[in-house]
Amino acid sequence: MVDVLAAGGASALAVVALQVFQSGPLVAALLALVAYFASQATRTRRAYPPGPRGWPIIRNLLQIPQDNPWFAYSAWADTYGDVVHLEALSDHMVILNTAQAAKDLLDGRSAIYSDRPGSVMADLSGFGIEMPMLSYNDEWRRQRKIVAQSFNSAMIPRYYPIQEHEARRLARGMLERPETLVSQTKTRIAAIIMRVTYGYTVKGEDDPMITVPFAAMDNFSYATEPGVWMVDFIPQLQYLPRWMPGASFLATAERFRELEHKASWSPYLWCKQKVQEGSEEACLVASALSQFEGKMDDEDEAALVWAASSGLGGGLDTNMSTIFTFLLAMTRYPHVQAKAQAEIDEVVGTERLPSITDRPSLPYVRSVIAEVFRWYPATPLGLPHALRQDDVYKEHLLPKSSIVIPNVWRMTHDPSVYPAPDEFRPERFGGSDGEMKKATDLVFGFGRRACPGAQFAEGSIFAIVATILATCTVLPKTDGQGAPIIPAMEYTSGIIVFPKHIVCDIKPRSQRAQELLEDYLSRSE
Ligand code: HEM
Repeated sequence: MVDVLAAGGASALAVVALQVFQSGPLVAALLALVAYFASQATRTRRAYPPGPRGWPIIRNLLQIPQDNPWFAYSAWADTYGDVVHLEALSDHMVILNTAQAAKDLLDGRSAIYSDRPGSVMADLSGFGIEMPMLSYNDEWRRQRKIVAQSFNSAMIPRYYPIQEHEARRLARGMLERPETLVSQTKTRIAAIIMRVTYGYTVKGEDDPMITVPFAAMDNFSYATEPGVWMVDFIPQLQYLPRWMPGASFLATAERFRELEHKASWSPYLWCKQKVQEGSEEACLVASALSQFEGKMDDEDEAALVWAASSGLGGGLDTNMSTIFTFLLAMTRYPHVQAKAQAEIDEVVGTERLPSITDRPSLPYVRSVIAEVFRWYPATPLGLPHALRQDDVYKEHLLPKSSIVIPNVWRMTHDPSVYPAPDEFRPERFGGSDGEMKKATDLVFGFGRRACPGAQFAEGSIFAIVATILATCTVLPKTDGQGAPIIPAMEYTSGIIVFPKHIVCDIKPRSQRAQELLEDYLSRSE
């Protein structure tokens, strides 16, 4: 009997209730009640997926690691399997440790797995309206459509000249001032995104059109940091009067909101002005404005502003992280660098610079990039999804509102899929684009929330990687005795991660490569 109830017995009882309805409403009502309670029993009886044993009431709260949690989650994968369940107080968390589980649920059942967990502090600070944070609702659809239109396959080649131009400026800048490569990379990647989004040409590292969004992004990281804001645990605190001791977070949130507003509206209004003057460059905002043909209400305009600003939010740190991981790999694996450079010399020659259209003829460079994505994904736990309703997977109950975390780190370091996963070995893909795509797809996320800027990002990464390989040699720094200092494989923690030690020398590959860069830049600047 217990088995019958657990395996759909509740609905069997409901059918019986219907059948006897004619024989008397009272009997039918009683049976319906039994069916209801049986369905509740089914829900509680069906087990959650396995996971570490917690404490009463707080459950796993103290076991959820703060730093680099993907390592602990991956260790739990060995013990508990591909889907791990955790509970903190009354919140449920589900970790997906295999590509198959992520595909089955986040891709296959995306209609119910596409929400995002809320954050009260992020909402108060004005970040809740940004696309990556939005629930799976009409506002999200509206913003997503705007971004998707500008970054679909047909549009991508239009951005190649911008991506190549900035990649070449970056390579020259790194050769001239290798000690500032971090800030230069940030500026040049931001320059690509600002030009494609707003048609705006960044003036330099101090240009407020990028420094203000950078400051707003720092605020975003702080506002969304788990465990920092009491209001995220007790939402009622948001209604405290501002003068009350302990309510200073409200003033902080207001400061964040004002800066976020400025960061998002200033470049938009700049572009709108250009469109009104008829002097705009083709870009995301200009093309969206032309589609509205002057019939845009306030909601449409706000959606366009937030959709546009999500490009910098989504694209800056993720691209930077990927480029820094590439530089780290090149300092640690000089033979890989030499092999990729040899391929470029053979295919592109030494009389011109590589372009993104060379990508199909450079399979080893493509493998290097796929291996960078796999070796240290910029977002080792992707972005969390949230589950809209109770679901059952492999006989286990995944409860409504669970935070669902794809453990991308584990997926790209599963030794049964990627032997010796910590080694940087582009040869592991055997030159197969299908194998490379399997790894790359994982780092750009899942289902309806998968990164809308993926193809565009791949273009920027290819332009930068191929240009650096063609024109520079990335070397470890040396100590007083001339011995190489190999940077440790240490990364920051957080949603988007960076190598802790971005320490390398950048030397020109040849006199000719440097001349090519100078020739190109003197013609285009
Ligand atoms: C190497 C570069 C990049 C990586 C690794 C990356 C990765 C990701 C990941 C993992 C997600 C979450 C997917 C999910 O929820 O399952 C995401 C979302 C997003 N990305 Fe990217 N991204 C990159 C570049 C970009 C660029 C260049 C843009 C825009 C120009 C962009 C815009 C976005 C936006 C707007 C979202 C939120 C989508 C949504 O919530 O519906 N990303 N990205």
